[in-house]
Amino acid sequence: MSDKRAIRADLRARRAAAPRTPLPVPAAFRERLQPGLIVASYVPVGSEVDPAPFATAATQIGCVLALPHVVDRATPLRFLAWDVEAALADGPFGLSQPPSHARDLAPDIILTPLVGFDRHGNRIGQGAGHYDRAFAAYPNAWRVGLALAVQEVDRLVPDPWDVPLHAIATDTEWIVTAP
Ligand SMILES: Nc1nc2c(c(=O)[nH]1)N(C=O)[C@@H](CNc1ccc(C(=O)N[C@@H](CCC(=O)O)C(=O)O)cc1)CN2
Ligand SMILES: Nc1ncnc2c1ncn2[C@@H]1O[C@H](COP(=O)(O)OP(=O)(O)OP(=O)(O)O)[C@@H](O)[C@H]1O
Repeated sequence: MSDKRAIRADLRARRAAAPRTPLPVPAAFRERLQPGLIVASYVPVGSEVDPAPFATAATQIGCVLALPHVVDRATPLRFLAWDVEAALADGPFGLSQPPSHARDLAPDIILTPLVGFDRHGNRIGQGAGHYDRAFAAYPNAWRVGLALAVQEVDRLVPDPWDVPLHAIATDTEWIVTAP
């Protein structure tokens, strides 16, 4: 656990020091999109990769966008409808999120900001378990991590609750770890 914390600190520093490179949207991502699918995106904070090109590709096809909503570390996140006309509200951890009365949606695709990842689809996030629990709650969703290539590590040893990613998009590569 303290190991994971040290890796997390190192990876956050690596991400913050890296030049900002927009991520290309891979053809394999576009091919997965269908009208009506619910795609959970996120509003980036700090040096997180911007998922906007992926969210735009999704809305262009007619997908419905959702955003995560959290209240604290302990409470599971919800995915709420992102009404682009409505203002987002300030949340904990410096997050911008839909107001708590927005509609709950069950995502078909979950875009996840990564702190770190390996080629097996193991990932490190913020450490509160929000995405771990969301992946367990929506096991059929397609789990796509977004990161810069510099956030890759050789091997992350998964904890029992970790659910691996299906694919990872970086500034240089589209890494498929599961069908
Ligand atoms: N943009 C974004 N939205 C997200 C997440 C995320 O990682 N990024 N989440 C992912 O689970 C959920 C929110 N959960 C979070 C849990 C903990 C911290 C947190 O501890 N943040 C640190 C700052 C980390 C840093 O320096 O990068 C803090 O506030 O001290 C942030 C978000 C849902 N929404
Ligand atoms: N399905 C679950 N139900 C309840 N608690 C969980 C579940 N999955 C993970 N957790 C808890 O959440 C915490 C996750 O810590 P971990 O270091 O794995 O976070 P992480 O890899 O950064 O992932 P995340 O991005 O989801 O925060 C652990 O304390 C774990 O016990």
